[in-house]
Amino acid sequence: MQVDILITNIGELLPMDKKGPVRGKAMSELTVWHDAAIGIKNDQVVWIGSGDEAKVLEASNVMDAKGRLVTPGLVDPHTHLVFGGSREKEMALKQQGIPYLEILKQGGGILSTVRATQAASFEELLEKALFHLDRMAMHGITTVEAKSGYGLDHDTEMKQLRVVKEANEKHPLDIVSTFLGAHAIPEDYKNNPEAFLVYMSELFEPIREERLAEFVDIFTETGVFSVPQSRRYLMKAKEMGFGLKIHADEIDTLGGTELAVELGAVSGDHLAVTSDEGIEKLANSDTIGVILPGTSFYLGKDDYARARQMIDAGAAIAISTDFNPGSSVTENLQLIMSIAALKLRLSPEEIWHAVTVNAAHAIGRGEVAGSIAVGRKADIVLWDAPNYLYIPYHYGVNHANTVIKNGKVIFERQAIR
Ligand SMILES: N=CN[C@@H](CCC(=O)O)C(=O)O
Ligand SMILES: [Zn+2]
Repeated sequence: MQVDILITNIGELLPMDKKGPVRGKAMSELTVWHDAAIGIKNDQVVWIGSGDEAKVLEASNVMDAKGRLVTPGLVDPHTHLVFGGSREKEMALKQQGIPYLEILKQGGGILSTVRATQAASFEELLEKALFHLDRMAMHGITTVEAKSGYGLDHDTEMKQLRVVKEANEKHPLDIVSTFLGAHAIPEDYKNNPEAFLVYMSELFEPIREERLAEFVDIFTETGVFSVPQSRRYLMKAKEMGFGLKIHADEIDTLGGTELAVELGAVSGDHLAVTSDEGIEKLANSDTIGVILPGTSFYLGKDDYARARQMIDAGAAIAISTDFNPGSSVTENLQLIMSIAALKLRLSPEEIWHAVTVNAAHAIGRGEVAGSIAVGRKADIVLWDAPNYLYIPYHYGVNHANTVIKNGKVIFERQAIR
């Protein structure tokens, strides 16, 4: 058999090819193949076998994994990719102990990024998004979700979503788009969040027509949108055929997790302060808990999502960077894997499920991303790591050596000596 790329000498291969989402105890059962090889032709994986068996293959490009780890490309299921400006000045406010929601209430936080995003041109936003996508790719991410939500008016929300669409066409990474027009209440609607939600829901139709988003999301939080408001808004979105997501129970325990389950959302995200009842409901539902421990870390909070209890109760969990300019400023999902190990007490086996197969399911890509299998698109990372335990263990640096997206090498670590 003739292949374009043959990856040989793989010390550990994680195929992550169980039918997902993988929940509860099964998240700690990881399949690991030793001495494996992978054949890629065009954009697909066409062959997987042992190093010995691979001798029958003819390849134009042979990649020696040098006995190290090879996994599916990582999937980041929750990011705020497109935004104007940056908020480094807020760090000092946080150090003074001013809470995240207080900064927002005073017109800062999300609202300051809204002003910068409204002021930025389409090209500026696109250039910036492509830059961050490059960084994600360098860190081993091959599929990513991206939300709007820094427009809060019709034109800017549509501008953000069109930037996502264009970035998806221009960049090798696959981007899954979510409409988060209900991300904060702008000044003009300060005393009338209901009217703002009606205004935002007027975009459902044009978004659907232009195929600009698959999911609709809302920030269900104190001072933002209540549970009944979120329910009404999301039900409208569901009737129009959108999948649902909720920023739920991030700072105050409002019951967003329970709402996500009630509405059959594909995911409930954050869940830092979800109640016992919410955990129970999540565990008995098809909704995936997307946990963002980097956000708890970056906001300096003691509340980390009780992901341990969620998995023990039988839930399916994914983890994500929550990349955004305010509450989690990193494109490095490997770092988040370390935080998940240290602060959520997830095992490495659970973490690998959470950044591959489960993350793919959390954005409706369970059948195409997050696994290595014959017939699938070849989204593969060769790591500078001897085994899968090593990535969460050695924290804060980039371990990706070679990143392959749709059968093409899109990143290779450059040798400096
Ligand atoms: N919590 C709401 N939205 C984002 C943060 C956005 C921002 O601070 O700019 C989040 O998921 O953490
Ligand atoms: Zn978010």
